[in-house]
Amino acid sequence: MQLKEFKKNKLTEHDIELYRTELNELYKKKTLDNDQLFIAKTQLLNNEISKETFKTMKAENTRIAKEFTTSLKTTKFKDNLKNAMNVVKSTRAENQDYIEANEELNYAKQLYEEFRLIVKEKGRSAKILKLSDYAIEIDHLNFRYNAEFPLALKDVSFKINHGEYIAVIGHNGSGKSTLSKILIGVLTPEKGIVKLFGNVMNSQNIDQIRQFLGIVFQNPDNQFIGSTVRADIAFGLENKRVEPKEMPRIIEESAKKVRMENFLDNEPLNLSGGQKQRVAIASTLALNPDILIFDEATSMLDPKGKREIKEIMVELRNQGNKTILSITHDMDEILNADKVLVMNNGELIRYGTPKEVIDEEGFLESIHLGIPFIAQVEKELKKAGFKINKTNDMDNLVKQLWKN
Ligand SMILES: Nc1ncnc2c1ncn2[C@@H]1O[C@H](COP(=O)(O)OP(=O)(O)OP(=O)(O)O)[C@@H](O)[C@H]1O
Repeated sequence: MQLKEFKKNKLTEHDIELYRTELNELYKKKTLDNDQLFIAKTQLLNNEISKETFKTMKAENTRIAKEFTTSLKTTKFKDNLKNAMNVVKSTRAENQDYIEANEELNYAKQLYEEFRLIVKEKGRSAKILKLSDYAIEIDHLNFRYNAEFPLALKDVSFKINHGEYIAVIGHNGSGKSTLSKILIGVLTPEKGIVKLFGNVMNSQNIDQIRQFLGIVFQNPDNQFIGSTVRADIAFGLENKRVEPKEMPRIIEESAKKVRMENFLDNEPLNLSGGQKQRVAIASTLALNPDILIFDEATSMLDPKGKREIKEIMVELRNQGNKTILSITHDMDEILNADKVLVMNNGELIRYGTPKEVIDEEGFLESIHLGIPFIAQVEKELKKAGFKINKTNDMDNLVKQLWKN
């Protein structure tokens, strides 16, 4: 085969992505159908369904299983690799196509390796590929709850690099929760695009794309399912059909990240608010999402609980492999963030560093938000005649006061 012809017909990452989705879908269909057949078996024994119905269901189950096996056995990636090998063989070393042919061969090898991995996992942990370093991209987003209602989000656009910690602030009703609901695919925009790691969110890929996301809600009491902390963290893993033998390690590791490893056998309901919220974070971390959304996760906690959760968020941010989006009313929290996204009346009105947002004279007050406590202290000290250089760090402020 010639290089030109190969290039025209070769498989790409796109084919791998489609295959991954296809196998994942077939796997889900097969598992669901197995569950239904299992129930039907009991119904048959209790004479609740006829033999005929059961037979039809069994035939359908066999068909689905076959479809899955056929997909597993596809030879297209191997054939693609063979073709690439033939191209290299038919290209002479002195020919300038030789380098290109070898590049194609390497690419085809990579695709084949990826294919083997997908087959090994049987699509179970099929994960959509990361096509961009931006964890989140929102482009000209409009949303309204009802045709007669005004826009709850108006032409919102922003980009978040993977690994950044973003605080989302804004007065009540400014559109923060609406934005987070769109991000997790609960609401569909009227106009505009949402991309996670370069993948445009749509109704076909929503299940897969959600694997990038983990969310921690406001009320820790509404987030428990298990009777112990361990069972609670395990629940999400079971749902995701993680290998049972992998679970104890994952549970230990995620509990450690939130300093709850000594509470694994405790009953969640007897924990403090902050501890409960830490368990909720551990359950989310266990699923290893790339993006963590904290939806007013500290608002129902006492000061100690708030502090605990904010510390964990900073630690997660410093570990560097998670994007954190925190919707918050806690103006002190914004000092921990890399950037602050300010919403007002459904519009994104500022997107900058905490310093930029806080230092803009009168800005936060103009949208009925307070300035962080430390910034307020600085302001009052200046008014009282102290010479203070702007800092957002309490230790630094105290040092400066000693010098005054
Ligand atoms: N289910 C709904 N149906 C109709 N309108 C809604 C609904 N939820 C929110 N809204 C409206 O959409 C706008 C944005 O609300 P949203 O809840 O996103 O604000 P928010 O910034 O999260 O507020 P808060 O800080 O109070 O949680 C508001 O005008 C609100 O009244």
